[in-house]
Amino acid sequence: MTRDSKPDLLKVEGLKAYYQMNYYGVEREVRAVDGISMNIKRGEVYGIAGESSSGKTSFIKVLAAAIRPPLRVVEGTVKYEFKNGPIEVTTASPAQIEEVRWKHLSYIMQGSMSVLNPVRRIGKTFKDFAQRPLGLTGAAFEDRVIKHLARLKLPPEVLRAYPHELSGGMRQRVTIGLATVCHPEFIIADEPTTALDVVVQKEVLSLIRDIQKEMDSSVVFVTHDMSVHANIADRVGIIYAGRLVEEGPTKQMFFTPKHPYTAHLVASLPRIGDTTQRPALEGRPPNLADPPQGCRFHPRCPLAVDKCRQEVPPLETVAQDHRTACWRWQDVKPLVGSAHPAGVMA
Ligand SMILES: Nc1ncnc2c1ncn2[C@@H]1O[C@H](COP(=O)(O)OP(=O)(O)OP(=O)(O)O)[C@@H](O)[C@H]1O
Repeated sequence: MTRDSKPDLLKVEGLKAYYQMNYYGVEREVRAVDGISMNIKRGEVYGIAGESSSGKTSFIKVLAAAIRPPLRVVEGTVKYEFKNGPIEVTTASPAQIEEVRWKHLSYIMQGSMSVLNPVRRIGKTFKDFAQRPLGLTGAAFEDRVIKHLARLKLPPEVLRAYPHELSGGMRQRVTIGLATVCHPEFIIADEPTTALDVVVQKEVLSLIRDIQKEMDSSVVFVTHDMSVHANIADRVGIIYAGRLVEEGPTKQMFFTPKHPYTAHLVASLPRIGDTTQRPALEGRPPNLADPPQGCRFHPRCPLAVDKCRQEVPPLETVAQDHRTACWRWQDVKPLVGSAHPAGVMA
């Protein structure tokens, strides 16, 4: 099946989610997600990249229906077409969310320790998460979990362990096990490989990929590490200052980026045998409580003209499945050394 012939599993339209706070009577609003629209197909792996504080985690928290104050959805919709029916997560009731949690929609949060209760054995946590959605009890449930753990190269003994008794890599595999044991249709992962050494990182990535393929699930994952995107994403989306500024098939994003910010991210990747100085991107991302007018990247952009300072560029299609929000996308060239980054096949 080509990408085109696959159905959309997720549709996000005009999503705005802000942190709304009140400090001693002073209102403050951080526009972490500020007008994002995108779709994800069944069976697709979509990677989200961007600098720290650009809104990646806030965005996927909304996708994962894990919205807690002060974060609030102020506009837009997030709709899934699950096998058991559609659900719009920004307006769904807690009971409706509970119904799809783990069985249809699972979320691997940042940092495995924060998901695993330190005073609960792993086996108990599996029961809490998965027993109800799987509808199994006793030996049948345990058998299912043990078989799943074996696929993740984890012995049955981990079920009796406390989180602190496991290595970081094992804990991360346990977290992936929890998120996949119910064979969800949609898996959301926030920095699934951060804080792991390179060998374990590769293992965890191929595990996620194998499980995704076997179940034909869709995966959305966040990482600032572009080489991870190069390795596992079908498509990559770049978030800058709360907005999706470019998205496209992974290879095109690396070889023919159409947004100057993407060109910089790609150029910062290490390349085998290349010792030339990387072109550094000057400045910092804007304060999301007071973002600049027009294109939010303009204060740092080498191509910026007056129009960029005044008007917000729309996300427009520039090639099949490739969209960019840049008034000057036709002038964007891959930066020196950005061809053939490590891990991307020509
Ligand atoms: N609980 C919170 N209360 C108020 N503001 C917050 C909160 N969490 C995040 N923010 C702000 O929202 C903006 C987006 O943050 P977010 O964590 O979504 O970015 P990110 O791209 O995931 O960053 P990182 O890569 O560092 O995790 C930032 O300006 C951040 O300071």
